[in-house]
Amino acid sequence: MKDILAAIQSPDSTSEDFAALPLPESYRAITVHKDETEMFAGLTTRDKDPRKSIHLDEVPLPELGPGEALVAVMASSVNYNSVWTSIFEPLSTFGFLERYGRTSELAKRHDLPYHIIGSDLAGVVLRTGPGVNSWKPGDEVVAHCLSVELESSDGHNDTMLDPEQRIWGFETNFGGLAEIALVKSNQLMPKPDHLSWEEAAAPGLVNSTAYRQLVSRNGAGMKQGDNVLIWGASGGLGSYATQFALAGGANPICVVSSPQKADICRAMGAEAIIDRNAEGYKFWKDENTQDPKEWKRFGKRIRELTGGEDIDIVFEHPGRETFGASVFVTRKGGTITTCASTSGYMHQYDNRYLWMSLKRIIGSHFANYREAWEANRLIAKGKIHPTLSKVYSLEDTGQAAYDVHRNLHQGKVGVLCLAPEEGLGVRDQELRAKHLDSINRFRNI
Ligand SMILES: C/C=C/C(=O)SCCNC(=O)CCNC(=O)[C@H](O)C(C)(C)COP(=O)(O)OP(=O)(O)OC[C@H]1O[C@@H](n2cnc3c(N)ncnc32)[C@H](O)[C@@H]1OP(=O)(O)O
Ligand SMILES: NC(=O)C1=CN([C@@H]2O[C@H](COP(=O)(O)OP(=O)(O)OC[C@H]3O[C@@H](n4cnc5c(N)ncnc54)[C@H](OP(=O)(O)O)[C@@H]3O)[C@@H](O)[C@H]2O)C=CC1
Repeated sequence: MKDILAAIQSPDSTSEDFAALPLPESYRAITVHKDETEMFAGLTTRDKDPRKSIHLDEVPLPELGPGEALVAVMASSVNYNSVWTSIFEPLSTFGFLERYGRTSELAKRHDLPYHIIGSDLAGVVLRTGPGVNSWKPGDEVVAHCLSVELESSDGHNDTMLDPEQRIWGFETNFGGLAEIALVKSNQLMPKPDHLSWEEAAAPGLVNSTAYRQLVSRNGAGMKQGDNVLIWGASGGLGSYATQFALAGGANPICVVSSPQKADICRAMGAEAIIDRNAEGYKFWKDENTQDPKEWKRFGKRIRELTGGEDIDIVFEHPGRETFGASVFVTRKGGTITTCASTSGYMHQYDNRYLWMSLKRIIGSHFANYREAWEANRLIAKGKIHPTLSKVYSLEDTGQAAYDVHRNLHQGKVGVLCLAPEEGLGVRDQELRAKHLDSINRFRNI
């Protein structure tokens, strides 16, 4: 591993040098263990502690198959799906690995008693399998997390619709929170030159998801002037949705839960901000009953901020706690686009407000190959910026996941894998200098 790192850090290394490097038999990886899936039985979601279930293990290097690449991971980031995996909710992800393992001889590799998690990476290609021509050892890359087989026509227009669609590092093994990762070569994209490894590893999953959910015609198809209500506007998804709204000439109405988060949104350029904590919205009277008066109070506040207008698009992900309010505050003919249910997946809303006002609910999940590429291109061009706040070592990934689970973080939380320190890997200082303030906006707050 030392030789791999030395090659990555040497400006003189050639592709041939990387191809000639011997691969290690094993590497360090963040895992959860199959024999621990019941360890949190009986605890509330909040009390399930990722620090207890997340391990740093030495694991064997997987065999490289056709169309695949082994990547030396310099940095990765924590996504909420790794939180779900680590608390074994809503399901243990070992069921996904077993199911995948049944699909082919090669896929059997994924069905192991440990799950190497993580759905983002920035690093360097070490080896490519048969049939890979566009990437070679030594290429500096990021990887998106869409794993598809594309053997069915269902996914040929929109790769997210493939029946064998999986999220790498969540529904597959050999994820990015490790020193080496195994990906399909179609997941690879050029690493943005002006970013460090940990900055480049931060946007991938959430930026692509926000792009499809908000911008793409497969999602809400946002246009100039739209009023976009963004829940968790300084969080993982929200910090990119806010940037897309601003860059696309829309009007973000940012919901956050502290003055500090409100300041971050203001610094991004948003003007309409609601601190849900300070304003004390209680959309539920008790566990089974919502309070439409609170939906109205929320809608009134939005009208104050927009000069009397209602919401064209709601960027939804908190789920059960907010969904009734989201449907209510959307204008006639407007769209609620949802990709998650952090606070509970059994939603309740008053359907009269949906059908009588011709609103639409759109389900959105990650991004297809093309959307992921387009989202990465915007990062590479400096149009959208990483929202990296804090960076942890691989050893401290459990704490990083705990922070995200407990909503103690801002934007994205990074993890150094092979990178010995922060700030390495920048190849275009000129572009970086142009955007330095934006790149650092979320750092150390
Ligand atoms: C990029 C990052 C993303 C995120 O962070 S997302 C957040 C994290 N992700 C999650 O929380 C989602 C985790 N996944 C799940 O909870 C589950 O994964 C799903 C609920 C999405 C699906 O559940 P499942 O059990 O995997 O699949 P089924 O489709 O509910 O059940 C399979 C059985 O149900 C049958 N079935 C499916 N559709 C129908 C139908 N329309 N009519 C009749 N049967 C149906 C199938 O055939 C099969 O059957 P047979 O068990 O016998 O093989
Ligand atoms: N389907 C897909 O492709 C994807 C789904 N996801 C899912 O989306 C969800 C959010 O992910 P991500 O943005 O990375 O997570 P983060 O935790 O980084 O951000 C979410 C933000 O939502 C806000 N929030 C959380 N709970 C509530 C609540 N009950 N009511 C209102 N606001 C709330 C918080 O902001 P504040 O406290 O400031 O209001 C929080 O910071 C997760 O469940 C994740 O699994 C994520 C990416 C892709």
